[in-house]
Amino acid sequence: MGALTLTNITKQFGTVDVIKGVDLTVEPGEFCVFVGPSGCGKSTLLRIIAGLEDATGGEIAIEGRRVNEVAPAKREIAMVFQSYALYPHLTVRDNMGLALKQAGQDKATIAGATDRAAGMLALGALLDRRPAELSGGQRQRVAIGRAIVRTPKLFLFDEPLSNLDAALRVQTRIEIARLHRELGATMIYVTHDQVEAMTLADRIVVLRAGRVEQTGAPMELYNNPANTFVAGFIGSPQMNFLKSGALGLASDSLGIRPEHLALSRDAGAIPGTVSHVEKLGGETLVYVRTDVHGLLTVRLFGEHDYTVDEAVHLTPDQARAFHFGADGLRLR
Ligand SMILES: Nc1ncnc2c1ncn2[C@@H]1O[C@H](COP(=O)(O)OP(=O)(O)OP(=O)(O)O)[C@@H](O)[C@H]1O
Repeated sequence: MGALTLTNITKQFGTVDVIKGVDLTVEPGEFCVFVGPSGCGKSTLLRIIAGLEDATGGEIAIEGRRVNEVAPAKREIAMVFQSYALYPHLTVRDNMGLALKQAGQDKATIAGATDRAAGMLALGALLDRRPAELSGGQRQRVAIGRAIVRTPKLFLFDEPLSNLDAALRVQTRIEIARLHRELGATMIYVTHDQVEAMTLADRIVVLRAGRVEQTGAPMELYNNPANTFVAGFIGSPQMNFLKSGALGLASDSLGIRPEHLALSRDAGAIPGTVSHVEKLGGETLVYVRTDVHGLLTVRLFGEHDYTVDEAVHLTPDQARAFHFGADGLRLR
């Protein structure tokens, strides 16, 4: 029995089909990440699971029990939002304990659960502050703490790190991964951030226009994308797509990741001109304009001195390439 089972979920806003028949089972203890382009329905699906939005059709079951008609507060789900959603007039301690207080728990139980969550999130010294006296990262830790205190059956995260700066995002991401290990809880997480999806997920669900394109472990999707959409979506920078015909190959397009495209000043299969260079420290991205294949991205390790407008040659590593048919599906 899955922790969460979605069966043929559909959602219409007015006459617009936003979710077009989603089937998904999330296993107990699994960290499941929803990714997909803006507007594909990630947040809507999460809100349907939480009960903040009704599904137009289909069934939502938590631990085998249908919950379509169950109110959000009764679904034993905790949701963490991008905006933290803390009560400004309550202290950290009271924000974290509020759900238990509303559920009629006694003071000692509330204090025990709050202290335990505060300990896990290093919030012990901040318990008497109000949200306005906290940094963004601290506020998000309180929001996560409030979720933990409730010991829900399911944790839902809707882009929880997008308001944080780069360093805090990394730190909080690592904290969420650690919490998942320590709690062994089932978590569903929406993000548009590649790194979050790849590093946090046991399983990634790739959505496109209200449908599931592919699900799998992060490296499974990276190494075995089913189609050009998933191949282009998973991996950063994006996979290059070359015209197979121009390379004498039978498929429609050849997918090649930026690290599998060799760059040379002297010779190679595809001539081009350097259009832009990004030095990122440990690696260098070189963007090369070609007549036949358009703009291609090359990832080089270390620092390189290619310059804009320089003539270069590219050679794809055929052994690492993916072949796709005219319908976008992977050819095996
Ligand atoms: N309350 C609503 N009324 C009408 N349309 C809506 C409503 N909420 C969402 N939509 C539409 O449903 C589609 C899916 O929205 P949703 O927020 O789920 O996408 P998303 O994948 O989470 O996008 P993003 O990554 O930009 O947050 C979008 O086209 C959006 O405009």
